[in-house]
Amino acid sequence: MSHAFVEVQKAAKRFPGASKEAEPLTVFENISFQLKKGEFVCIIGHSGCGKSTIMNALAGLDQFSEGSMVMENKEISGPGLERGVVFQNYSLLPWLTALENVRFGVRARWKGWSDREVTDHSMKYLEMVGLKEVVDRKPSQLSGGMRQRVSIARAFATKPKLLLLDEPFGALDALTRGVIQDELIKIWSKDQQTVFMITHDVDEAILLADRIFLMTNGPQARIAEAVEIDLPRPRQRASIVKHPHFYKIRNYLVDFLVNRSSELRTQEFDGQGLRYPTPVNPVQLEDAEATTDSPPASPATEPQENLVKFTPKEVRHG
Ligand SMILES: Nc1ncnc2c1ncn2[C@@H]1O[C@H](COP(=O)(O)OP(=O)(O)OP(=O)(O)O)[C@@H](O)[C@H]1O
Repeated sequence: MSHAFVEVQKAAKRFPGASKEAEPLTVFENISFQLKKGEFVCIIGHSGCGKSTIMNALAGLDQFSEGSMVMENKEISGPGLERGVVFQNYSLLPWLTALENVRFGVRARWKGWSDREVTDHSMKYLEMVGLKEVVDRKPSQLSGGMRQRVSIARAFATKPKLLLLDEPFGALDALTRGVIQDELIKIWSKDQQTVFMITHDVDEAILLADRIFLMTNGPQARIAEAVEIDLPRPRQRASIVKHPHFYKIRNYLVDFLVNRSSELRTQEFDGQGLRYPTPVNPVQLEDAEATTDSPPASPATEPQENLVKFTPKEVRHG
């Protein structure tokens, strides 16, 4: 029995080859990780490594070819109201207004609520994302940023225990993105739901996450490291870059994406045992490298909280 809120063990995804003779494609294999309750985890990796596949499996919309996946010790075997998903492309019902879109989710979640209760609750979340004035508009009458805010309001309003965000801000301009990131932080700080989010934006991940999972390039991708973001909360977009740890973390992440995500891909691992991502604290790592020789680390084979937060010394920083 796992103490983690979400536990994925030895997950693999394989697709048959394009022709009869072709080898099957192993997108990723032997992926294991845990999410703690209330944690905000981002996952970063190059296109095609399998991030959306992992997210869709957690949402119950897809299945791993191998491996297990449990939330609060119950197997995830299909979609459920305890898990909410926000995709990049909004996925709102076009014939309903913003308010009706949120009401739709809230009504499904709390079937015994009166109309008044459903509306009041939905309005509260629409107000939180700054859409009080436009709740009667249909999606086609809203900007892309507004539509995405409705999606976020809808997802949070149903208070899922696990919120899955697949590049929710990917299609937005930088300004709108910033505003919605702030709103997301505001709602998350209040409700403390567990969030698992895909992003390609390193700065966004540092702003939002407690930990960042780093995936190696596919095929046969894996989550190599879990980087701890120990910047104090609440975090502000404007001031976070001035924190002395910010660039140490950022450089570490960029170096992974530019160099190590492909270098590590070819690294062989012994056996098929349970292997969690290696916990890393880039700030401690850099400080330790500056003062002493740090011991070589091996990939994690037990839950993260039991491990020293270091990676091999030969890791280079950008
Ligand atoms: N039905 C399928 N048949 C064969 N290969 C597939 C199929 N569906 C997905 N793939 C492959 O699985 C891999 C993982 O796809 P996935 O969308 O999970 O990656 P991703 O990391 O989320 O990428 P991106 O960052 O571009 O969204 C890709 O290489 C993709 O081509």
